[in-house]
Amino acid sequence: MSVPKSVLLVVNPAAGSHSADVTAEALRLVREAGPAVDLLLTRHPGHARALARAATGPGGPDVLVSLGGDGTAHELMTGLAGSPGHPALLVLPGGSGNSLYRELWSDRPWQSVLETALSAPHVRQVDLIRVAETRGTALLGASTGLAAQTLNPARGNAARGRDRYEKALLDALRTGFPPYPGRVTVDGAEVHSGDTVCANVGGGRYRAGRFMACPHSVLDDGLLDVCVAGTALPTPELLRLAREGHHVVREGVVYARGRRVVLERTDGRPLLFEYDGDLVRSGDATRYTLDVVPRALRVLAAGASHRAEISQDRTHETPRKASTQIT
Ligand SMILES: Nc1ncnc2c1ncn2[C@@H]1O[C@H](COP(=O)(O)OP(=O)(O)OP(=O)(O)O)[C@@H](O)[C@H]1O
Repeated sequence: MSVPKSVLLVVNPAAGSHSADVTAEALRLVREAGPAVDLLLTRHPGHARALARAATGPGGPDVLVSLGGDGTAHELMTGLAGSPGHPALLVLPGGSGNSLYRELWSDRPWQSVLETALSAPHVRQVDLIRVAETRGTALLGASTGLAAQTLNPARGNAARGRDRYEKALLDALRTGFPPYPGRVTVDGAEVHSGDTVCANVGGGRYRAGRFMACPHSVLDDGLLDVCVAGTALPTPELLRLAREGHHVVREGVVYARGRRVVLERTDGRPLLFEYDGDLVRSGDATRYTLDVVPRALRVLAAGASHRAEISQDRTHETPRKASTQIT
């Protein structure tokens, strides 16, 4: 991609780490980098999607900058995806978990990311996840069980940033989180059946900013990774190990990869399910079908010279039973 001439900066003022100072700094840095820049603040949930959709039309910007959290990036993605040659999406960390930012840029300071992305832009065409039952699309990932259950409590607690999700997870452990009877199928083969603490599908490696739920996931390999935790591994231990992605080698944790993942609850009760941080409220659904949509979104990401730094963030653990469960 050539150096962008125009940028639309979309800021979510309701996102977890929003500040007027950061917005002003981002605006200044874009101007200093050279492109013409417009700034728009989202006014309500869903607004970012409409802004992104409008940006795909004639006269739209070369780059759409998301200054919000994963929810803002998700909304922008839904407005861009499906429009060939759409403006490239640059994700900056203005939210709480900021998992997508970490996935793409590790923990590099956002100011240097902005400068790099605008002066030497590198476009990566990343996969998306299509959820058949909701007809929705995810970028970061999807999950059932523990992580899905703690989303709403996380929004309500007083903690900020990544602590918000961690506090909700620890609260859930304290009050007793009930596993559910589940089944997970990958490309038609059952990889897990029985008591389930959570099933995570990526997408990205990180969830809640801090946990490497699917540590081997690659954003643009045309495949979905799935990691399922049963009850053999105590849940506090699961959370501790998941910070570095070390849970995947432990007894009771299954890791697999494929183009279609089906997540089910087998006792007839509704399956708690979220994607990109939004809980699905579809009544009594017990099953969700996730298909990869290969290379469907253009994002600005680290080029070759910065990739090494980011890949150091990747775990070196080999998942348990990798030979049979990773295709
Ligand atoms: N003006 C607004 N008022 C209220 N909510 C808004 C507004 N603009 C956007 N939103 C909503 O804010 C929600 C939270 O945004 P976002 O997910 O980006 O931040 P976060 O939850 O703090 O971060 P993360 O998802 O990284 O943990 C989104 O679901 C979005 O729809």
